[in-house]
Amino acid sequence: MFGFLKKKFGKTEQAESGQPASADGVDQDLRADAPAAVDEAPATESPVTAPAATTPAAPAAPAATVSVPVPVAAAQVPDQLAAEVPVPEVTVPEVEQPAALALETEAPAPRRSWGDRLKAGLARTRQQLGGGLASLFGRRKIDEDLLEELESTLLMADCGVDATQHLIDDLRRRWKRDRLETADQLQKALADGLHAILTPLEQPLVIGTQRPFIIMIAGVNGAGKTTSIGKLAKYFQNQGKSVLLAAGDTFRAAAREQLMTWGARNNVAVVAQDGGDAAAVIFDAISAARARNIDIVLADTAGRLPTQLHLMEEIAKVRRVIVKADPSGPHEVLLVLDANIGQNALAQVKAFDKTIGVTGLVVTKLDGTAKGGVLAAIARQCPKPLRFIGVGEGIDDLQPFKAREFVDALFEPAVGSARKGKDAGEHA
Ligand SMILES: Nc1nc2c(ncn2[C@@H]2O[C@H](COP(=O)(O)OP(=O)(O)OP(=O)(O)O)[C@@H](O)[C@H]2O)c(=O)[nH]1
Repeated sequence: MFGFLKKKFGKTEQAESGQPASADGVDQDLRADAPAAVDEAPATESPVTAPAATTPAAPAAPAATVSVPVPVAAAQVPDQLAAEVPVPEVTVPEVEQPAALALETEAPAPRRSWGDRLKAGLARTRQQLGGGLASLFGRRKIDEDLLEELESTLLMADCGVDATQHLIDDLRRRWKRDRLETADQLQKALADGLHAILTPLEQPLVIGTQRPFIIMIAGVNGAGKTTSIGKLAKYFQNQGKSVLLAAGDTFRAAAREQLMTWGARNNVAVVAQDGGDAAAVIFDAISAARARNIDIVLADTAGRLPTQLHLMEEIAKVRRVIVKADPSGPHEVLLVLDANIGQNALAQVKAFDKTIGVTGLVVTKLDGTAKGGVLAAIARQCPKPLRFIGVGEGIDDLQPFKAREFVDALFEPAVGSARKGKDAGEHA
């Protein structure tokens, strides 16, 4: 009945593209086994730097650099991946806190709860969805025409054809079965239907007993991988875990710097390598984490499009090298998705899953997008545990996904307020 809209929103769009470059690394007093190099991109001879982060609250101390030569053993990687990696010189510079960062830590803004940040972040999707609902409900009794218009509203919020059809069918059933009459009743029924779709995605990431627990992070360019790693470092530290970051985005020099800034901000070590390859850096990081008894390694990778086959092959090799470094790893493969890409997320999940075996999702930038409905499309068409959602650039703006909390934030105040304090958990 909505052929036009279905055609329009059932199609996936084409995403943007990625770009290449380099990286650098850390580790101080530890012995790193030789990093594995991906065959077509042998490791370059370059120093490995280990930033010792200044404590956020500490006043800027004069920068000090300690150089410690570190012997590196032969690479323990598969033949086709192995390459002689030169013995790196490990330097331990103190990272000066960037001015903007220092300012932030000196005068922290008053903190809002996660629930409030989530509500604020989802404002545009809520507007898209709720605005449509309000105008429909404001002028009609419930009938088939209203359901049709509601269908358009859901498609506009990027729920996708499949989830929209499912929601509308469910709503029609409830309407007749429960003899719904008012707008509030219909909206609550819609919220319940959405909650039912999203609940299976609510599978929090549990850090297992493996040490280090290796989390590989992938996604297209600009999805929010590096930023999410920074936020996750803080999140895990708050749980009492020690964290080490691996600057596996060796294509973009700025990405390494960005990760080192996050490392400094969280006071965690970053393993990076100037001009090396991703597999080598991450292999090093795992060795370093093992030597230091670190709980979690967060491994960044360069952004890439599923259509860039050579880069997809490269990330598959990164994964294989992780397995060589630790046959039980990676213990989590997180795909980071920018909510703004809407339906294109489905194609990304499928392509990355095929290449590296995605075990969890992070959906970022739910603030500022009207396409938050994409979570429903993911749930229906390529369900993967949605570990975290991001609703801002702040360090605390990434939290575990909770379906009820999300739905309530979307439908506030009509539905959520009734449940407030009941089953909507507060994180922060
Ligand atoms: N508003 C908002 N911005 C975000 C969020 N997460 C990340 N960003 C911003 O998105 C931009 C890109 O983030 P990055 O972390 O650099 O993305 P990336 O995936 O590492 O990018 P590449 O290294 O190019 O692949 C940055 O400006 C981040 O601050 C979020 O949840 N909300």
